[in-house]
Parts: sequence; C-alpha cells; structure tokens
Amino acid sequence: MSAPTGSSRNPLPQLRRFGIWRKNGSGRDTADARLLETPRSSDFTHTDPWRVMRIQSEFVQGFDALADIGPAISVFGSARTKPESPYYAVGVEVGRRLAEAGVGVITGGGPGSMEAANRGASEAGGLSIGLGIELPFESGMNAWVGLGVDFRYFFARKTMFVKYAQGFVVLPGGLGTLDELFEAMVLVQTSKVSQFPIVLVDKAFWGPLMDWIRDVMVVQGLVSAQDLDIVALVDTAEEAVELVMAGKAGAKVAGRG
Ligand SMILES: C/C(=C\CNc1ncnc2c1ncn2[C@@H]1O[C@H](COP(=O)(O)O)[C@@H](O)[C@H]1O)CO
Repeated sequence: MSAPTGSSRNPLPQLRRFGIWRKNGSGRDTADARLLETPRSSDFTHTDPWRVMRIQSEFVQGFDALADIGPAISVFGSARTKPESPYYAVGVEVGRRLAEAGVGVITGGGPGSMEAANRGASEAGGLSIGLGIELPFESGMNAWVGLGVDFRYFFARKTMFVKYAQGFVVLPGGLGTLDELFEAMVLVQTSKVSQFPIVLVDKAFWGPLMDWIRDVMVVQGLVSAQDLDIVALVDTAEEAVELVMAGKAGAKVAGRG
C-alpha cells in the first residue's frame, strides 16, 4: 500500500467503518471458505442455518451503510498494481474525475488500483467508499477510504457493487477483476440490470480478451455479437468517466426474475 504523499489536495479521510473485521494473519480460515467447504459430518451441516443468519446480517448491514450514498460508480482493477505503475495513475485520475463529476467512487477497498481510485476520489473531496473482504491473508482497507464496509462473503459484497452503482469502470486486473467484470456483463446480458455502462480502460490490455470473445465465442454461437456492445473500450480516464457518466443518466431498471 502506498504511503500518502504531501501532494494531496485533501488529507486522508476520516474512516467511518461498518462490519465485523478481523485481521487474519497468516491463517487461511475465513467465513467464505468455511461455507464453501464440503461438509465432513452431519454436525457441520447443522451450523449452516446459523450461517444464513450471518449472511442475512451482512446484507442488512451493507444496505444500511450504503442506502444514502447517492449516485456512485464502482471501479475495479488489480489489487497488485504498484503506485509507480501507469495503471495506478489512471486509477487516481478516474477517481478524481468521478468525484469532480459529483458521484461517489466504490471500490473493493484494497490495495493497487482500488487504492488508486479511492485516493483520486478522496483527494478531490468526493465520497470514497471501500467494500472490504475478509481474506486469508492480511490486506485491510486502504487509507483513502472514507466510508468502509467489511464483508465476509464475496457474494454479498458483489451485490453491493451493482446495487449502489450506476456503472462500472474496469482497470486492468487479474481473476478478481475478471470475475467482477463478467458478473456485470451477465447481469446486463440477462436483463437483470439495464442502462448500466461498463467501461474497460486500456485497449491494449482488454482488446485481446474482446477479440477472443468475438473470434471464438461469437463464431461458435456461444454469445451473440451484440453482447460485445455491453462494454466499451477506452484508453484514458477522461474518456472512461465521460462514457460512464453519459450512461449514468438513465435509471437502472431491474429485469424480470
Ligand atoms: C492480493 C493482494 C490483496 C488482496 N486484497 C484485496 N482486497 C480487496 N479486494 C480484493 C483484493 N483482492 C482482490 N480483490 C477484489 O478483486 C478485484 C481485484 O482482483 P485481481 O485478481 O487483483 O484483479 C478487486 O476489484 C477487488 O474487488 C495484494 O497483495
């Protein structure tokens, strides 16, 4: 995690934090992992009803903490992006431009590109939100989050990314970023959400993936050519924010089901 520099236009935000958070140290034992484990005895299955209560409380807590945030955009990207990387600079600029456009910035609250977007939003005086996740190794909320909500379960957290945002900006990333991107694409493809702009930043990074979808999936009839229009590819933070804000105007409408 980068040390804040003296060039900030705003000091580090005062963190308001929700959720149960514990440092896991080097252990690999998390609530998510325990839930997904195959039960080894019937005793184990008897604990699942209690987990449902905990899962329920995580949704209630998320809804409660985020209900009044106003318009916001979720920004995804690699947890491993270094502060000296050009991707980090783009993330800061995306966060800053979104804040200047008057919308909150929601990230996973972690390091790398998440930190960059939170930092840009925070430095510009905007609402900087982090949805943290319990992981088996130390990570924690980055220092640029002003409103933090901690989650044990990925699926509860992912609901919040969509429910409280009017669009996604996706910076280069790995499996976690792809997971978030494809979930959003499927929600649009299946009309669970509409009017939901998804903007991918860096054509050189994302282009080959889109080419593969077009050349393999579309050719084999596994997705339709129109599904590629669910996302837009750009090269700059300026274009990303312009596009995502233009799409923001329409109300998000839930599909049937
Ligand atoms: C691997 C490292 C830290 C992990 N910490 C994370 N904290 C919060 N959110 C995370 C973390 N890792 C992944 N995510 C989520 O997935 C996306 C990034 O995943 P990727 O595989 O790095 O692309 C991101 O948008 C988060 O929501 C650093 O040592």
